[in-house]
Amino acid sequence: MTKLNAPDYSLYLVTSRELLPPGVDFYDSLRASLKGGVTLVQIREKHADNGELLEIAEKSLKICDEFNVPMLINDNLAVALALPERVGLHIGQEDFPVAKARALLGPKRLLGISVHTVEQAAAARTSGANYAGVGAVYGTLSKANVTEDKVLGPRRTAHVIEALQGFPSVLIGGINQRTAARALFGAAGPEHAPAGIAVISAIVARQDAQEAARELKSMVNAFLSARSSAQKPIASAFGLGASRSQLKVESLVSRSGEFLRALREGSPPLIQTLTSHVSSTLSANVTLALSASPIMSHQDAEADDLGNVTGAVVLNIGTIGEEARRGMRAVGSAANRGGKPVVLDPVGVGASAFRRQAVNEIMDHTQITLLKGNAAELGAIAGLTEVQSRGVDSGSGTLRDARGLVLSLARRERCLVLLTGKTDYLSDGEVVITCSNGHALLGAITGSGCALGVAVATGLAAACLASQGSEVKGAGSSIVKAQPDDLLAGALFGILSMTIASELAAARPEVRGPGTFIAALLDELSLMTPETFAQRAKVALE
Ligand SMILES: Nc1ncnc2c1ncn2[C@@H]1O[C@H](COP(=O)(O)OP(=O)(O)OP(=O)(O)O)[C@@H](O)[C@H]1O
Ligand SMILES: Cc1ncsc1CCO
Repeated sequence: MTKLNAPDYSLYLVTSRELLPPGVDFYDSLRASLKGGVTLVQIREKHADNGELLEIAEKSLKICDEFNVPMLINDNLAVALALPERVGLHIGQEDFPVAKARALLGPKRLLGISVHTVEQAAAARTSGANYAGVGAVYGTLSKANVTEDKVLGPRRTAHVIEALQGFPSVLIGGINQRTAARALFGAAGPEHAPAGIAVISAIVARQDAQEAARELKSMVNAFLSARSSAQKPIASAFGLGASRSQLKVESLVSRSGEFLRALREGSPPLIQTLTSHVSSTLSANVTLALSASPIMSHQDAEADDLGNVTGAVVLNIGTIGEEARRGMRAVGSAANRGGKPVVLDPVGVGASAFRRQAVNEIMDHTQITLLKGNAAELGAIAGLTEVQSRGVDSGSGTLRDARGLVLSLARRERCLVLLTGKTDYLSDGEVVITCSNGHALLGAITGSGCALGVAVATGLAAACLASQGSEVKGAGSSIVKAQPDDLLAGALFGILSMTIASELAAARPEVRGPGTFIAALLDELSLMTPETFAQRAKVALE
């Protein structure tokens, strides 16, 4: 029997008759959703008067009882009090004072409060409520009053969750099968995580409420088990423990060589790249030279189909327009749902407000696996003022604390971070790896950074393929299913491929400048071997 005031919050259904598909009965839909795995039900019927609400609640309670699932009433204390003590109440900030509600409800009933800010979170902890509904994580159709400024996005939601300090919370607002993974992983901090998701239309508006609930339940369960199987969570991107002290540069380099061998010998993973028209051809050719298969599509209409077969995704904002923006939304969500790595290349993000907005939007809807940029780009995302961005190709910025930047960004965004330049810095929020391979001619051609992003995505795809079938340890806050050290090795694969190939290409007698260099670079990439990695890598663990 579920404890009345400590229920299972993982999949919380909020009802709304208006959203039912034509011909679908309210109670049939409720029963189906409970069969699909709903663990908590809130009756929220804004257009019902007290009498009607009571009738709906009484009938619903019988169904919830069959599944031993607790039920709450939205906002209506009188109706809640008219029902048995096992029925709870959920109230908003503007509804009834929560302490008063608790006094009237008595100590036993489940009581929830909506929380939108860090200040409200702090107050909720001692208010007498049992849990907080935190949001709106995304914009929502079911609450017309949720304006853009009330949408928190997963990153601001994470601050609220942190302020709740372990007080139970469920995410609410625009959570559906597309957004649930990013919302959960994005809102989870190193210490505290949401206990579940609350959904309305993602279940109620579906003909197949049972299947809709089942899909969502499996996503929440995957998240919760990833959190609990992680070793003691610490303030790092992947929540790893002391095992990292054993990390060796040689083994990372040799592991990236194994990925190259696997790519050469196995079937090529599909790398879906949404990129600028400037760098598209070079990036596609780099993908081919590394024995992967490129597809340069940014159509949202095919995101789901491609998502089933892609090995990794690159989102590059180089010449982003409205179509690509829509495409990135769909492709990013599909990748998150499928556990596929996503590389974000925020080209020229410091150069305009438009680019900043595009990057924020992407990072709000998609959990990025690796964020790659030059000093100006990553400096802009981190909010540094010491590096200025004038265009899309400015790799020249120097940073006082490159190491600190990649570490803190990786922790903040819960992803790998790769800072490119003469020396490349790679971090997962816990360790920092530097690579000083490369040739200045890479800075003399356009799109070398973009192509590097694609090479890194290829390595991450290989890392995921290598982890298939084995138990993934310690990936407590990562959507992607690969060993965390393998993700570092996968990123390193991309860096070593491009930089070592550039050195070998520049040394070729026929190379006389940027034009001949591009051709030689592709040749050297296609000839690259694991042995060359081992011989030439200039990699250090900082
Ligand atoms: N002067 C240099 N010496 C050695 N390697 C370099 C140099 N400049 C760039 N690189 C290498 O080139 C690759 C691309 O990095 P860079 O910082 O130039 O990207 P970017 O500015 O995003 O490029 P683009 O905008 O043209 O795509 C990195 O792997 C980096 O190591
Ligand atoms: C030159 C250029 N303009 C937009 S994207 C791009 C390629 C460098 O990233």
